[in-house]
Amino acid sequence: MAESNIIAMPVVDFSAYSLDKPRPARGPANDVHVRDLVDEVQRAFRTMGFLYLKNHGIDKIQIQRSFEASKKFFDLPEDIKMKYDMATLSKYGYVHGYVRMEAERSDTVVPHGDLKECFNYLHNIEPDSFTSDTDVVADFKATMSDFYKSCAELSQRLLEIIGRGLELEDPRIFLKAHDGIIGGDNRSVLRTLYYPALEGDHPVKNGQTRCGEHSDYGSLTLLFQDEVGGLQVMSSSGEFVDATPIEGTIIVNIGDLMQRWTSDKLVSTRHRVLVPSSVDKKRKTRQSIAFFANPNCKHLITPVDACDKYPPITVADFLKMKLDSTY
Ligand SMILES: O=C(O)CCC(=O)C(=O)O
Ligand SMILES: [Fe+2]
Repeated sequence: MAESNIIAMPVVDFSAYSLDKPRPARGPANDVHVRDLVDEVQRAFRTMGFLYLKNHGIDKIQIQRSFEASKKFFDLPEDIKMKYDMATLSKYGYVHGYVRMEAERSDTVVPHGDLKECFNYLHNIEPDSFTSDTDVVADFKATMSDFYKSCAELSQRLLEIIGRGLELEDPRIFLKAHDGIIGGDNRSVLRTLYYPALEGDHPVKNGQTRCGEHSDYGSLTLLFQDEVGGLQVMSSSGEFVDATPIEGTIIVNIGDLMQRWTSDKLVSTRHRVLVPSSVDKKRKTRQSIAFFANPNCKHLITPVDACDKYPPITVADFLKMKLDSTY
């Protein structure tokens, strides 16, 4: 039932701390609007781990441009895209680059790869392994770079709001741990995804999905999706509910690292994208763009409430442990 799905996943209004207004150096004001926002975000992340965010302040045109530049990249011939193959570039130790169809298994239990292509854009890498030998690629790179910065800014604001809600001695602890998100030793990822039409060239194998069931690894994820839909999120009762696209909103969710950091107060919830059952929908391509915010690589994650539930681990080691099981 669509109605109960919408109730399960709250729509939170971010006007009180939107990107339209400058971010004060000392953090958001302590007025009633911010307090309401802090409470709503906290409630959503302690229960479902997912929410829709409206009035976030990321420019609609910029989002559109990012979807269009991505589509042009994915429409390039496979041999050009494979010049940016993540498997090759990863010899430099980065998860940066193009991931071809079926190369990734989001659900490690399923024997087949996901029916998707994606490109992981890392902003802070040296040397720049992203040469741009076509106009399409050059435009794609510039667009991803701009979009990364907007997503980083929104993530930093959300991290402040989350810190307030946990009533920590230092509510800016999350923000500080991400201070290298632009230009520092930080491997946050902007990932653009393309789900091709499923017919002809792409027959569907038994149990295969567009994106297998998984939870995200990092601190938090921003997800922009087109109007096609297909994302499903596990509810507290263990059933998957549709995260139906709502115009103008971004989906925000907690990742495994943040769950561990908050000693399970905030929850990282499993989600997936199935192959549509109707022939009409199978013929449709789908696009989404995810921004995975991660703390700085060398930051040591210990539970913020100082309990001993989880031993300390560096961000780099934690992410490596998660990534090794996917590729
Ligand atoms: O495409 C989507 O809607 C979800 C993608 C996703 O969950 C991921 O890349 O982690
Ligand atoms: Fe995900």
